[in-house]
Amino acid sequence: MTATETAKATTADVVLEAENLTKHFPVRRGLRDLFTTERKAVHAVDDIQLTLRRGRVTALVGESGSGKSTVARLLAQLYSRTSGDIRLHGESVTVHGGRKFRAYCRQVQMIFQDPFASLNPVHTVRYHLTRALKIHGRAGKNAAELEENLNSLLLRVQLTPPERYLDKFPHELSGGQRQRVSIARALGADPEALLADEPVSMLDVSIRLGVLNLLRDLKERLDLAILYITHDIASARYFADETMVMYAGRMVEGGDSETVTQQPAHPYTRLLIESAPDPDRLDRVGDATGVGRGGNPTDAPADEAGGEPPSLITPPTGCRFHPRCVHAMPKCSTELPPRFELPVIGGTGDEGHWAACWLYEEGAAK
Ligand SMILES: Nc1ncnc2c1ncn2[C@@H]1O[C@H](COP(=O)(O)OP(=O)(O)OP(=O)(O)O)[C@@H](O)[C@H]1O
Repeated sequence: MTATETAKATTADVVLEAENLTKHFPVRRGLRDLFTTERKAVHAVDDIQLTLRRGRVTALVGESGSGKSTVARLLAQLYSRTSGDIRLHGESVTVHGGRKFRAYCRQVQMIFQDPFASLNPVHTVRYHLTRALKIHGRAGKNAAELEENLNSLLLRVQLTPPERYLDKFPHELSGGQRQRVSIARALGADPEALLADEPVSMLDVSIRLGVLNLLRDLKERLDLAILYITHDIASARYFADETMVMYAGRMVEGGDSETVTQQPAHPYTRLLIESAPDPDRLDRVGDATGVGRGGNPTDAPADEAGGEPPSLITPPTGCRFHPRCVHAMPKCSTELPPRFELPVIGGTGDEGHWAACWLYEEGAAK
């Protein structure tokens, strides 16, 4: 395949794109604000660029409050955006309501963190799935076809035999089974993209892998584009093809998961990884020479940045991580770093590796 053909194939695979996606939540004015005209807002998400491709899982990783769920809710059209663009198959989605909007809501489905909260406790599995099929016009022409469609949804999420689960209420199911029902309900719409917001974080550790494996199986069999939101970067390496890292509302690093998790470039990604032990990496992280990627001093493995995430009402200028960063330079507090492309050393994927960090500006720290 020529380079042009590869580029065309990749463009054809793009399902959902976000460009400069921004969400600021206005803060309610208090008594002290009566004498000022300044409008305060939580800068939850700023300038997010994201591409979801058919048959690929993209992980969005970051600590609590970094804006991951807001990105998912913006993509699911649950929040209106402050600015930026969302495109499905290259077409901008701008208005709420109407045929185009309904088609978007069918094609982009969300799976929430807590399957107990997202399923109605007074209704059975049959009710939840029938409703999803009916809303999306996929219930079939008669009762027999509906039954067949219900069974095939449950089979798809490996709840077998289906008749054992159809008339159960949510409280009669385990956490893993409930999450499978939520996934089946999302599949009832026959979507092209799934937005999975921490889909396993509320499940017992022993069943998390099963649900992630199910999502991976669906990605492969149904060619779904999946956004996997997590604070657990180790699971992103296992499950996602591509990993994007968010800090305080901005994306700071991205690339194929193997590269981002094994050769993290941004000091924040390094901090995240050092707080999540991974046996495969221990030999390198503990390396006393302090020389890693590219052999420069910025590669010291221990980024012992302390501190707390910043206030998103008055986020730090420049790089939002600079107050916590052990490598911060004067420029980091004044100028927002752009994405710097990085060489992929032994990476497995075709995603470029980049970091929004001044350490990777040509000539810096070398
Ligand atoms: N409806 C809202 N109104 C005001 N602020 C909000 C709202 N929703 C989220 N925020 C703020 O936006 C920021 C990002 O929140 P978000 O839930 O997207 O982060 P997150 O990375 O998903 O965190 P978590 O993993 O804890 O869910 C936080 O500071 C949060 O307080």
